Amino acid sequence: MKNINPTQTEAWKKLEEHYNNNQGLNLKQAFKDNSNRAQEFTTIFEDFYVDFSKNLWDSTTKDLLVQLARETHLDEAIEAYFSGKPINATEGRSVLHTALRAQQAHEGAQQFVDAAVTSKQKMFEFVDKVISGEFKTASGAAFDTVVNIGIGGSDLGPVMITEALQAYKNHLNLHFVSNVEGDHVEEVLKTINPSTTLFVIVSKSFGTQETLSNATTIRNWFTQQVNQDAVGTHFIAVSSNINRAVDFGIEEENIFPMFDWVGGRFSLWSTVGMSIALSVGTHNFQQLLDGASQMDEHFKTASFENNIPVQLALLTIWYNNFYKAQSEAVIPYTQYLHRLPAYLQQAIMESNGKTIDRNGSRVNYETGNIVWGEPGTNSQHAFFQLIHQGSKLIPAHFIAFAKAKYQHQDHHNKLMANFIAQTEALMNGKTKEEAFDDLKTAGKNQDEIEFLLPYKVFEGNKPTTTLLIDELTPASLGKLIAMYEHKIFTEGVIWNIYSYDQWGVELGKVLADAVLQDIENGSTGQHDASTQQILSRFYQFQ
Ligand SMILES: O=P(O)(O)OC[C@H]1O[C@](O)(CO)[C@@H](O)[C@@H]1O
Repeated sequence: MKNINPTQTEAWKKLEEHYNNNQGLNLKQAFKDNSNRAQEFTTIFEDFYVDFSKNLWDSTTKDLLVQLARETHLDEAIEAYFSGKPINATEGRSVLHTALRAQQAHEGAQQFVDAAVTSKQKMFEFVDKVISGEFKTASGAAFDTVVNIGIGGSDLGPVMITEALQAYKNHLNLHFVSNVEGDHVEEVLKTINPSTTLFVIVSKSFGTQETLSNATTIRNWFTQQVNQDAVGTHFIAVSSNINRAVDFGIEEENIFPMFDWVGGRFSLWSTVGMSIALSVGTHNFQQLLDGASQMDEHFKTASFENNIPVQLALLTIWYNNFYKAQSEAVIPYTQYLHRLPAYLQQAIMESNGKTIDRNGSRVNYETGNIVWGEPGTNSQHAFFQLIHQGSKLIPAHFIAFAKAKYQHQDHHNKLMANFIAQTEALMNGKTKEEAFDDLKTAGKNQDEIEFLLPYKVFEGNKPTTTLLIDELTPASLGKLIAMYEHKIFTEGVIWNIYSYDQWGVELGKVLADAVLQDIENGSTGQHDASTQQILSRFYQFQ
């Protein structure tokens, strides 16, 4: 991949100029000036309808942003990404989650696709047997419960997808244990019958403190409740560290390998998706992969101007680097996607929260945006006040599905009305005159109107992107997640950073180990005064 400081490109300079001259872009006016705006800024790809027109850009902005993508050689980077070049340079690895779902191998990626197919087949055979009851518990019964033990990418993807596909779930009860918190473990153990539970330990490294502590506690509990001999049948592992998994007591045939060319936060398509496949079946898991693969093809082949992930990334850069927006909201108008923001927080912030560029120098521009959100309409009754009337610019993605899963059309109409009305309200706002008329109609007197008027005005001009998808299915969900993965990739290329390592999480892990030693010795150690004081306070309650 080329090593280009984006701020040194022609496009960047022109974008700065363009921003300074066009800061005042008014969306309402832009729609008046261009009767074709909605159509011009909407991209339709299969069941995805993405309306970018309520964003603070015009055709010049878009052209310049596309020029930026070209000057930073996004096209070559895409080729390097799909063909398996070691673009995760600081770890010396390829980045090939796309090979896990490829219907046809990209040139250069055949061996990766072959390995992915073999590992998927092993997983599918196992999953089919568990679901059908052919793979039996130690006492010869069918499994009825699955507990996924993992954290970060070994948890968030499976949780998010299985929540999203609740309507597709089979008879298996599913639980997740992630936090290194005995209370979290206990709350799950309270509800399950160990004799009919399959424990899936998911850890790429098989060295993560949280996962190993939880797995050890659960194995000890299981041994007491059932017996030691049953561990081999009831515990399986997903890991790239086979030796450690074997040392833990997992039968080698029950270890499902992961590849070092798949990053944890992009691994739900691999054997890390074991709990997903167990929960919704192999057919639906395959649909998820196929949907993602279709988005991969779109990303690889569509022109940048009509490319959904590329446009999303360019807008993020536009807001982040020129408007200086700090964050982006993702608001899914479906409860099924309630874990999407949490999932995206890891995917986006662990990937692009970097300050060192591909040249080893500190960047002199902003990278890595903050992402947050909650399902609508709940979020409307929580943080929308800040989006509507706060002083911060929060570009937002509004995601909805045109068709509901169940026949509650009255509910769905209301949900969709809110989904549509909010983006309109955020754009249009409410003028002083309109607010004045409302107060008058409400019967307020002159003094009351004078006092209340400023509070009732909505500035509007708040940018949103509308993603309207036909229906929430495994395939459309696969497309949606792949879309965000490619958005992350595109941003990383343009920001000239390495998106696929995560050195920033290491320091906290090391310090936690040091503090743990102090806690185990009951000492306040060699820490700063604040830390020592906190430790003392903690000891008071032990
Ligand atoms: O699967 P593992 O190796 O247990 O790692 C879990 C998570 O820890 C991290 O390495 C750091 O938080 C993530 O990238 C990863 O998803």
